[in-house]
Amino acid sequence: MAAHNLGTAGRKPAPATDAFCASGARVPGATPAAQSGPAHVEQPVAYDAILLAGFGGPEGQDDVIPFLRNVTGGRGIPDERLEEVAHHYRHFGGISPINQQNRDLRAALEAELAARGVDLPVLWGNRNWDPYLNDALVEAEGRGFRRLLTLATSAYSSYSSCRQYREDLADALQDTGLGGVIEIDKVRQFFDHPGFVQPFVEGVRDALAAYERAGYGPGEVEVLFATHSIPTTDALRSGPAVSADELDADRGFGGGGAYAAQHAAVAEVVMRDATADWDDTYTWQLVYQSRSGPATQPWLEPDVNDAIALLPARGIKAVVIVPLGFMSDHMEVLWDLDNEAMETSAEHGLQAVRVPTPGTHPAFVSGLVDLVMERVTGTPASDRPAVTEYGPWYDVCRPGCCQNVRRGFQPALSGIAP
Ligand SMILES: CC1=C(CCC(=O)O)c2cc3nc(cc4[nH]c(cc5[nH]c(cc1n2)c(C)c5CCC(=O)O)c(CCC(=O)O)c4C)C(CCC(=O)O)=C3C
Ligand SMILES: [Fe+2]
Repeated sequence: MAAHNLGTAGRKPAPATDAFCASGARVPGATPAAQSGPAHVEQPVAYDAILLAGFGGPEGQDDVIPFLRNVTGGRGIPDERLEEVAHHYRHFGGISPINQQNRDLRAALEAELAARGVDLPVLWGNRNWDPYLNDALVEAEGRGFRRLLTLATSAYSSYSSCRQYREDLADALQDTGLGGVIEIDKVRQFFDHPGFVQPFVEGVRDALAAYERAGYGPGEVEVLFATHSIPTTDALRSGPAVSADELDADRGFGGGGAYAAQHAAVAEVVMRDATADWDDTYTWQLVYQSRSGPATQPWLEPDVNDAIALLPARGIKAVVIVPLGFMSDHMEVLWDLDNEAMETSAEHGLQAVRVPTPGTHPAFVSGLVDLVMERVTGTPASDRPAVTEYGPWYDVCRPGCCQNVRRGFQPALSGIAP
C-alpha cells in the first residue's frame, strides 16, 4: 500500500504523591516501584454496573451558551470562536444529536449484554451536559452499585480524549461525596480494538467501490482520515510519560505524540483491510478539524479544508472523508465535515463522500461489550484483540499520562498518579 501520511484516581482528589493500584485502590506510601503498577488488570473483577461516559451536548436553544461555558470554562477559547460554534448548534435548533446517540448506544449495549446473558446495568452520564456524571453516580449509589466500569465515548490518547474524562470522573466522585463509597475503573483506550475499526473498514470499502463504479479509480481518489485537532503541546504529552516527572520527554511517538501515532496506525490498518480486494493502491492522509484555540497557539495540522484545497493539483477528483476520531455523527461531524468539508470539496471541483461513524454498528457495540468482558473475566493482555502495534492499550494509565500543562496536575481515576 503506497500510503502517505502527510499530516503526519483517586476516589477523592488525592495529593500527587498518592499511588493507585490496578483497581484504583489507594496505596498509601507506596514505593516508586509500586507506583509503576500493572498496566493491565488480569484478574476478574465483579462489577455492579457499566458507566457510559459521554461528552454531552445541548438539547435546546437555551442550553447552547451554558453548554459552551461548561466545555470551555477557563480554557482560553476566544469569544469569536464560541460565537461561531454557537451558530453551528443554533443552525440545528440548539440541539446536538450526541445525547440521543448515546441513548441509542446505551440501549444497544443493554440489548447486547442481555443477549449474552450478562447482568450488568448501563448507567449514562456526561462530562458537559445533563445527565451529568454526578447524576449517574447518585443513581448508582441509590441502586446499591459500588463498583463501576466506565466506557467513555472516546477512543484515543490525549488530554481531551483520555485524561479529561478521568479527571471529570474524579471530580464527580468528590462533588457527590461518594469517594469512599463507589469505586470506578475504566476500560482501555480502544482506538485499535477491531470492533471500533470494523465500521470504518466497511465504510471506506463501500465508498471506494462506489467511486470505482462511477469511474474514479486509484490515483483519482484520496482517503482523508479526519480527527479533532488538539494543541501540539497536548499532542506531545498524549500517552504515557517516560517517567512521572518527565512530562516533556520524547515519548517515542513522533511529532504528534501518541494521539497522532495511534490515528495513523489505525488509518493504515483501515486502508489495508478496505482495499484488500484491489490490486491498485489508494493514497490517504491524516487531517485535522475543529481547531478552536487562539491563532497564536499551534494545533495539529493540516486542517481538512486546507488539505482538500491541495488535491486537484495532484490530479485527485474524489475524496473519501473518514471521521476516524469520532464515535457518532455529532456536531463536529455534521458541521465541520458534512457541511464545511463538503462545501470545500465542491468549491475545488471534487466529489466527496463521508463514511459513517461507528454509532450503533453491531461490531462496535459487540466490541464495547468485549472490552467490558475482558475486565470482568480478567483476560490476559496477550489474549486481548488489537489491530495495531500499540495495543492492547493500558487499563491503568501510566504516571504522567495525557497531562495538560495549562491545567497542571489534577487528580484522575483509572491511572497511576500523578
Ligand atoms: C480530542 C477531542 C475530541 C474527541 C474525543 C471525544 O469525543 O471526547 C472532542 C470531541 C468533542 N468535542 C465536542 C464539542 C466541543 N469541543 C470544544 C473544544 C475542544 N475540543 C477539543 C478536543 C476534542 N473534542 C479541544 C482540545 C477543545 C478546545 C477546548 C478544550 O481544551 O477543551 C468545544 C468548544 C468550542 C470549540 O472551540 O469548538 C465544543 C463545543 C463534542 C460534542 C459535539 C456535539 O455537541 O455534538 C465532542 C464529541
Ligand atoms: Fe471538542
